[in-house]
Amino acid sequence: MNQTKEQRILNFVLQNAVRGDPCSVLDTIDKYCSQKEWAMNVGDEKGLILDKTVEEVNPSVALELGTYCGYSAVRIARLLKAGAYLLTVEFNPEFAAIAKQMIEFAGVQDKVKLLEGPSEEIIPQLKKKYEVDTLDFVFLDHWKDRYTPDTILLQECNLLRKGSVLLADNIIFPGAPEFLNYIRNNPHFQCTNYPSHLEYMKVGDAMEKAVFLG
Ligand SMILES: O=C(NC/C=C/[C@H]1O[C@@H](n2cnc3c(NCCO)ncnc32)[C@H](O)[C@@H]1O)c1cc(-c2ccc(F)cc2)cc(O)c1O
Ligand SMILES: [Mg+2]
Repeated sequence: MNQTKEQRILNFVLQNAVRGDPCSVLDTIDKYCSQKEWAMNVGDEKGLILDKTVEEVNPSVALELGTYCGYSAVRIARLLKAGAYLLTVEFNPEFAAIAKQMIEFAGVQDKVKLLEGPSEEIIPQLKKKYEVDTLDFVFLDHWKDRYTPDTILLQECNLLRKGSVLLADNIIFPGAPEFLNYIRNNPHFQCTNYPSHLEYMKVGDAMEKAVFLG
């Protein structure tokens, strides 16, 4: 049975990256996806915007929606302080299995909890089942038409506190127009746009940061 692209990416990492070295895992994925097969990782350029936001927020509890191969989970987890952790949600079992191996190879498994299932089911369980009080940081990178419903759900579940930071990928390409309209016209959020480029391409893209005002 021939391999999937995601399996090829993982194998390339297992064979070429340094076990326990998150930066080498990220560089190896970026090398593969820019030279051999494009894939929808946040990538190195937008990854720097993600890094700066995570460093600025310095979250104790972070949430990611849409793990895919685990690139941004590794990217975020490598920056977390002692005792801090990332919850990452992925509903495709094949991608979850790839991401689990990627996260373990990078050596950040103690900082990452990979939750398998759809975000709309997982989010309402975060407080009781996963003992979350509130989220300091949320990275949105799953289906673009789910950014708004899940942002509303996070608020309904009282998972955001004054100062919680949301960062959304792909504001321009593929685009999340409905989310942009929602979040920029919502008085409870203070928004900032970060122009960049689509991962591994010269096409324009952007990230949007939204700080919850309470
Ligand atoms: O579509 C993009 N991302 C989607 C990510 C999906 C991942 O997240 C998982 N997922 C989705 N919804 C949910 C969910 N909940 C919602 C459903 O219940 N709950 C849990 N997991 C979920 C999927 O299983 C995948 O693992 C994208 C495209 C381009 C792109 C650019 C240019 C092109 F030409 C083509 C593509 C660039 C990007 O950076 C992109 O992020
Ligand atoms: Mg993306």
